[in-house]
Amino acid sequence: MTSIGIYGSAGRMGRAIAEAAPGLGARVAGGADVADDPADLARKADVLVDFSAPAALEANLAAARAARTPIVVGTTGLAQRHHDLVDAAARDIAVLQTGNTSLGVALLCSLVRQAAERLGEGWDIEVLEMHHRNKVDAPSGTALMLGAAAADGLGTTLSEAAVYDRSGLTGARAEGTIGFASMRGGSVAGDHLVVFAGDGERIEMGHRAENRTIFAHGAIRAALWLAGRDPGRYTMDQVLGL
Ligand SMILES: NC(=O)C1=CN([C@@H]2O[C@H](COP(=O)(O)OP(=O)(O)OC[C@H]3O[C@@H](n4cnc5c(N)ncnc54)[C@H](OP(=O)(O)O)[C@@H]3O)[C@@H](O)[C@H]2O)C=CC1
Ligand SMILES: O=C(O)C1=N[C@H](C(=O)O)C[C@H](O)C1
Repeated sequence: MTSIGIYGSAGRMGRAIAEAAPGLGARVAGGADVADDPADLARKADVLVDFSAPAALEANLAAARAARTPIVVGTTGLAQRHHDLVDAAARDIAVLQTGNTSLGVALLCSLVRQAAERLGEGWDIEVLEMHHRNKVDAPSGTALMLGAAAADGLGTTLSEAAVYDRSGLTGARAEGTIGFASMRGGSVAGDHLVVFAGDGERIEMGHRAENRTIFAHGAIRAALWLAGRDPGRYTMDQVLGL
């Protein structure tokens, strides 16, 4: 049975993954004694999942790399330097980084890319997201993935097109930009909506996570798929066969 080591095991996602693992044919590596030592956990596990915080990622990736243990990175709020660290680790081990492990969001990204490509000019794209009151990063990793998919469909990049803040005298909306809005409150597991606003009509494509189980199942599925793979950077689309 594949053993999964969880970075962030005491958190909301870590607990959800530990609860779901036995039902999906996996066991959780280590325990409270190894949870604080990334190197120890990396040596004990067949595959790792990281649902912790950006501040922990460098040490966790280094531990995974040293132990040659594949890792699923689900932590969000990543900066470019974290993506560079993921790329570097993928030279030595199998790494899958995603802001959302659900099947529904993987499919939504593909639909958003297609819609942006086919609609083209004249349709303004806005990404809205709402999460629980304890979420610490914004926009969500999923919103950024959806924005990147839309930018890709438009033939540009998110760093070129994104508008993250609007307040005061913003001026009119610039054509070709992709706007983001974040709401926080209550216990919302994760709602995302991509709006394509044209003249006289709007297309709205969205996803609502009703609980964390879908993320936990996706993370475990990704981990089981990743265990034993060659070094490289993999995607949820590959895991899900999309
Ligand atoms: N990709 C996906 O599908 C999903 C991704 N996420 C992302 O996963 C991450 C975790 O989410 P969630 O479980 O809700 O968060 P929690 O705050 O509930 O859990 C985070 C865990 O990471 C630990 N942690 C935080 N900072 C550090 C650090 N510097 N070093 C070591 N450990 C640390 C915490 O330990 P302690 O309590 O001791 O600080 C805690 O166990 C977030 O980035 C979130 O956005 C969430 C859901 C789905
Ligand atoms: O922090 C969360 O809870 C979630 N984080 C991920 C994100 O930032 O998109 C995935 C999901 O939406 C829940």
